[in-house]
Amino acid sequence: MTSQTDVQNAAAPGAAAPQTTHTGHPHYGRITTTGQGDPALAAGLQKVLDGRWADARRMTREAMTPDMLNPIGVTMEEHRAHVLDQMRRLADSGMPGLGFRTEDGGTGDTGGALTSFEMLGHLDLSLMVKAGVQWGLFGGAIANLGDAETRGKYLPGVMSLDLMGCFAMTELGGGSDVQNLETTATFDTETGEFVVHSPTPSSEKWYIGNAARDGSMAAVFAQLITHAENGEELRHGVHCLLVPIRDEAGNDLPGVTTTDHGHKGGLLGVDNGKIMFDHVRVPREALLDRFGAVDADGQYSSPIDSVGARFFTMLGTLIRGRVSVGAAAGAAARTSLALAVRYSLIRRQFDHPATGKGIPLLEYREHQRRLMPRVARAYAYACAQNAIVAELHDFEKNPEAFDAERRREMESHAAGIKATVTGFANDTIIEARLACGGAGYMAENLLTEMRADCDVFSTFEGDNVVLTQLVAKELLGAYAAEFGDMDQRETVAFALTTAVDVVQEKARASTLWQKLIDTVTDRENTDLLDRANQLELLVDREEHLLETVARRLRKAQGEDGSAAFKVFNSAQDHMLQAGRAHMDSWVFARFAEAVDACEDPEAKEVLGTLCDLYVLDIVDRDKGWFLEHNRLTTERTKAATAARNRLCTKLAGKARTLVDAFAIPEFVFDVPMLTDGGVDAPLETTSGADERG
Ligand SMILES: Cc1cc2nc3c(=O)[nH]c(=O)nc-3n(C[C@H](O)[C@H](O)[C@H](O)COP(=O)(O)OP(=O)(O)OC[C@H]3O[C@@H](n4cnc5c(N)ncnc54)[C@H](O)[C@@H]3O)c2cc1C
Repeated sequence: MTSQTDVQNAAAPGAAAPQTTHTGHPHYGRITTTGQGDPALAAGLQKVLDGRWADARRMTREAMTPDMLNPIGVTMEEHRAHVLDQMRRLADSGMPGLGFRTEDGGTGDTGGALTSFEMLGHLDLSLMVKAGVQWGLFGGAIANLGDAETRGKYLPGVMSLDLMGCFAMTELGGGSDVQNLETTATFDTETGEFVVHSPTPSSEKWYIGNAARDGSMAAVFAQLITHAENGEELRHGVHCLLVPIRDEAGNDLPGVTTTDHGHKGGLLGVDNGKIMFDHVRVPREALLDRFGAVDADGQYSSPIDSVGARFFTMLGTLIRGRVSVGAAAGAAARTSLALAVRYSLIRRQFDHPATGKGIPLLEYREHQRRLMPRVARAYAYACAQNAIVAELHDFEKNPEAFDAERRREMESHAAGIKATVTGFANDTIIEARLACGGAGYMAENLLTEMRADCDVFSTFEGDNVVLTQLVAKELLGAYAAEFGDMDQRETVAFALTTAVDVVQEKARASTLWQKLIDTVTDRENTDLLDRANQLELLVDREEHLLETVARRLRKAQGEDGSAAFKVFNSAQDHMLQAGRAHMDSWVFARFAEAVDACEDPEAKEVLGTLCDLYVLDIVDRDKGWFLEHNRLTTERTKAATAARNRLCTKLAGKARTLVDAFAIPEFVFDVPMLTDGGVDAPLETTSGADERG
């Protein structure tokens, strides 16, 4: 059995006897240093992270108060009441109006609204989600799918919270496959009403935010049905209708049955529930008819002929929720990293053999490897998130400037960044909690609640696997379109050139990767720190994956449904890999653009190092691919690991500054594990000196 002393000796051979003179908080042991940041450098870095909506961030930051933090240890009902109170505060502050068009009573600042929602992710994810359901999803459905009259009638109440509502899309029988949901909305020509109905137990709406308690109306997604003159049933696909569900006293309306989901794995401040409809009648005007209308005679019309195209166009207008979820998860991940980094600078374990003083956690190589690559990715994702927010903002301001291709790309990147960042956030929050040891497990230090709340971000607003597949499908669609336009002669010529190009590109990429790693390892030779080269390397991996998966899928062409599915299904892992590789390079490109635009030389240099670490981290995580595809030799992958380690140590010297630049309100760090200790020399001078010297 290994004793505590063995472990100490193993960690620090020849160590002096453990010092017992450190005093600290009885719960957290010997806390002796805080690690101070460099405010000027942090300000330079913050400017890059704050991005185009820096003003919205500043205003939200100033309005954020400690009582908006996730209340720890309260009952579910207390948390729900607390979140509703905070929502009222937000409504009074005018924040929701940012996201609605001026003609609907808002200020039309999509970017500002998304940025403000993102900031809530630093405080309480329940508040962010409830705000997102009310203003982003329920309000967003009315704003994007409703006509002027409907918008005028309902949106003021949505903004002020006089009308609280649900976004009722998911059913027990199907969450990801929304196109085949079962709820029906059948037009009754006799009365001029729609009959909304849940025909089977599996058609019950499940998991719906605001459904358990506060919602009095729901934007219900249902199969729209009309009848031809001869009585034939005509199905027009999924549409959205506004259906009142509760009276003023909070009771279910006739034909509506709501059920409270009660305790969930997290997000206890949000009242999720189920809704069942039993032939509930709503007037014809309840249909949000931007993409499909029914006239008084029961005639259906739509500007889009194909049911599938109509459905995806409609969903495309609702991507704001998806962008918000990714953004808030990114904010939560940054908070968790800031907590873990601060703790790692004050928490000491085992004594240094030379000084006899306790060693701060972040001095340990492994701790640096756990936290610093995630800090680098947090920077990259924040920049990429800013880019997608800007794209959506510009689109909503001027949709005509977006052709079909650019629009499809925006939708695909919104899906991809949601999957990427929520996956990252879940992984990072867990690592941050582990990096804080037992203290991380105490709810008072915020990480456990954050972990529980963030969990479902990988599932809702589109499951991450399904969304990544969507990214890959979009890439393959673009690839097929390029191929599809060619005649046979051109196809053969293209294939031959491609084959030559592939060989040349592969050789070039391999050389570039080798050089890149040499460069990062040997800092004398800096020419390969060129971002364009780094991007080329990431794109090479993406293109290789895409070309090879396309080749596999070509076999499915001309096959019937089940044979085609078999081919497609056997290549699914390959497709997902292509989707992830694309997001890696897309994120890198957005990060590199943000770094290029940075005017502060010192900040720019640090951001450059973060960029390098982002790239080397990809190599380290996907080593197998680089080896299997002859992009790197084993010697070089080992060198890449060594280079990554070196960058981790270099950046650990600035860790506090790097997380200070996240500009999270200071009250968030007023937690016992960070406040109940003494103060000693900051670590910043230790690891940092190593690199500067
Ligand atoms: C707390 C919470 C709040 C929610 N709020 C709302 C709300 O307000 N309104 C609303 O409409 N919905 C809401 N949802 C529903 C949410 O959007 C769905 O849960 C989500 O879309 C996933 O659907 P599902 O649960 O049916 O999972 P499924 O689609 O059944 O997925 C289950 C698993 O199968 C995998 N899978 C699915 N399809 C594929 C495939 N083609 N290939 C490979 N793997 C696949 C997924 O990766 C996942 O791991 C909420 C859910 C939760 C948990």
